[in-house]
Amino acid sequence: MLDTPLAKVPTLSLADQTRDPDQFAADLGGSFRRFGFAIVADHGIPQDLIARAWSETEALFALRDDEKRGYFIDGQGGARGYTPFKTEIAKDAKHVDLKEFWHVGRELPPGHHYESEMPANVWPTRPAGFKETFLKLFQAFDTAGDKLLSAIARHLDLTPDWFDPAVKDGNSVLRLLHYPPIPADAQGVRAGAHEDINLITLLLGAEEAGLELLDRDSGNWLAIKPPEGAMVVNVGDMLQRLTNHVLPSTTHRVVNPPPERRGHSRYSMPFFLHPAPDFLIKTLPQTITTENPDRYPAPITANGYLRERLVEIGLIQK
Ligand SMILES: O=C(O)CCC(=O)C(=O)O
Ligand SMILES: [Fe+2]
Repeated sequence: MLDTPLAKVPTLSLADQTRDPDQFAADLGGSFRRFGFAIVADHGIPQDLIARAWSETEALFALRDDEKRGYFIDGQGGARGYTPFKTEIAKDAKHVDLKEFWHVGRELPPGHHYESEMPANVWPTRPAGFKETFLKLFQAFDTAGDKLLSAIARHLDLTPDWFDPAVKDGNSVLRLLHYPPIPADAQGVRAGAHEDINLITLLLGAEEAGLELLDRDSGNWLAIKPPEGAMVVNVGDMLQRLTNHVLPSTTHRVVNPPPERRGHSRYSMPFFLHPAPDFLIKTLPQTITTENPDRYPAPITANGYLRERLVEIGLIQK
């Protein structure tokens, strides 16, 4: 039997959206339906801002362990600030993930009605400029996310601004990830197989190998190799649920490097785009057919759903 070549996630250009929004929506939707993933170049986040963010991320994780642990907030499920190495575990996994991370959330004005679900940010005293850089980057991800959501809305025959009220003051989280060098006797992997909880994820940094998706057609793990500076975008469980699995949330993982790269850290920055906490995830009627009946007759709020999932991955207790 002939070996079929491995499928490849296509690279799209977000700059094409301005020229032909319907074509861009069709391409993004096609890639999502096939893989649950897309690679997006020309995403509009300034390269100098990204370069600053990488160098401050490295400086942050290079701080002494006790200093970093000073930014760990007990009982908050890692929602903001620092989460130490070997804390998070993928659902049903045997070993904890070989990673540490930092979470930046949305800044809300004092007294905002989402304050109880969206805790205030924590800022490290070093490296200098960290707060300014990451507030800017959060905003830039928000803008790129809005453009991608308008393409998704078009693809689903919704008005292009359909997601605007759903994500206004949304509970998105920017995660700075550090996967330290891997000792030869390491147990477990950098990030165990999982699906993301949110609507969509926008990820920078996957040029350093390791990210793989589980291809639903072939059952193979496919390595994702974006061109320099491009973004990896994937569908999360909330969008999968909203679209009755028309847009699938695809299992992915970060595997350990080959021996010659074991001594190197890997850094990445996923932006988990969430709706507002009280957004009701209710199956879109146009995704319900006789062949694909409503899988979720009972709607759930975004916040209710998030809390269920954080318990499963060991970040909060019931
Ligand atoms: O680091 C990566 O490339 C992916 C990270 C990821 O999948 C996650 O944090 O949910
Ligand atoms: Fe993920």
